[in-house]
Order: sequence, then structure tokens, then C-alpha cells
Amino acid sequence: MAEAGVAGEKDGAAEISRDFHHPYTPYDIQETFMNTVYEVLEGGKVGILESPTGTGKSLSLICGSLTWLRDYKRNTFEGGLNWGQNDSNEPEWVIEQTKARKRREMLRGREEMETRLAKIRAKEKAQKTKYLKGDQEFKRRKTERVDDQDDEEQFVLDDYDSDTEVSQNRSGFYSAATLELMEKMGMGPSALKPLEEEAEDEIKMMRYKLRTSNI
Ligand SMILES: Nc1ncnc2c1ncn2[C@@H]1O[C@H](COP(=O)(O)OP(=O)(O)OP(=O)(O)O)[C@@H](O)[C@H]1O
Repeated sequence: MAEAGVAGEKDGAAEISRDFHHPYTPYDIQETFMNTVYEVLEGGKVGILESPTGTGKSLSLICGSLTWLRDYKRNTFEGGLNWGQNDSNEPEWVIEQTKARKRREMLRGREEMETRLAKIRAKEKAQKTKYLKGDQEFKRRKTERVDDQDDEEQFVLDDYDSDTEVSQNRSGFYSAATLELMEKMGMGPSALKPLEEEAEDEIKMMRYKLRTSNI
């Protein structure tokens, strides 16, 4: 038997119709699963979901959680422009103009970031294609770079320092090009908030456990 629900809310979770951009026509059980995942994330709850093997858990989990994340980011974006009631002495049209300008700036910033990321991805894809096609020169250069390092030296770990752990790890996670772009967008290592704060919106996705064993 398949079950997907939050204790006490099992029926309610499946009632709302959302477009999860599922790559196939989702089965009913998948609709229920995705809605449950969405509701769990939205409510910051813990969800335990069960479904027989091969019923599309992985796909439903991905579609459900990414749909929630997309909605959450969109709402956060809109919320950033919602300044509540106009308590200042400025006329309404001035406020509206300012909001419109702010929205344009945010959109332009996002587009710019997407464009640069697309270029980086295209470059990496071209490099991969070149490599897979057997470009000997490319392979030789890569091999040489590895050979340049002392064999054992490449496996030596850096000294552990708990104070710098977060910034080191997080900077090291990205390529130089991505870091440069993030810095430009005000999202670089120098602008990083404490991990706990920044992760708060993303971490909601992790607040449940999915049981994937066969039942
Ligand atoms: N609605 C659907 N229509 C057709 N194919 C689907 C549908 N949903 C999932 N699939 C396909 O069924 C297969 C199994 O999906 P998935 O891996 O998500 O299932 P699962 O429940 O996570 O499997 P397992 O229990 O083995 O981990 C995949 O190849 C997936 O692409």
C-alpha cells in the first residue's frame, strides 16, 4: 500500500491542484506525493512518505520540492517589493515609480547573472565535448597539470581550523569564474551571511525524511 501524507492532513494535501512540471503525466499517487512534499516544505514540517518501489518517488520528490522552491523564491522576490502601507509623506506615484525601478534593477541583476552562468556552462560543456571527442592535446595538458603535483602532496588535507571552515569550504565549492560572478552580484564570499541564516530557506527542503525502502 502506498501512503503519502502528513499526519492529520493526509486528505487536505492532495486536494490542491498545482503544476509540478512533471515530465510525464503523473499518476494519482504521484500527485498526492508531490502535494504532500510541497505541504511539508511549506509548513516546515517533517514528512515520512512511503510508496512502493518504482512508483516514481524520486521523480515526484524532485518535482515537488523544486516546485516549492521556485514558488518560495518567487514569493520572496515579490515580498521584497512589498513595502506595506505608505506611511511616508511621498505621493503614491513616487512610491510606485521607486518600486518599478527596484523591480527592474532586480530583474536586470538576475538576467545578468543567468547570462553569465549560461556562458560558463557553455564553456564547460564545450570543454567536456572536446575532451570526450578525444582531443589529445587537451588530455595531455590536463594530465600534465596533474603530473606537475607531487604524487602524495595532492592527497594531503589542509590543516583544520573550525573558525575558517565555513568560508573556506563555501568559497572552495565554486569555480573562480563563479566566485567572480557571485562577488559582482554581491553574493560572493565577502557578502556571505552566517551559514545558519542563509541556509534557512533552503534547509526547509531537508526537513523531512523519505523512506525509500521497498514495502
Ligand atoms: N508518470 C510516469 N509515467 C511514466 N514513467 C514514469 C512516471 N513517473 C516515473 N516514471 C519513470 O519510472 C521510473 C521509476 O521512477 P523513479 O526512479 O522516480 O521511481 P522510484 O519509486 O524512486 O524507484 P525506486 O523505488 O526504485 O527508488 C523512472 O524511469 C521514471 O522516469
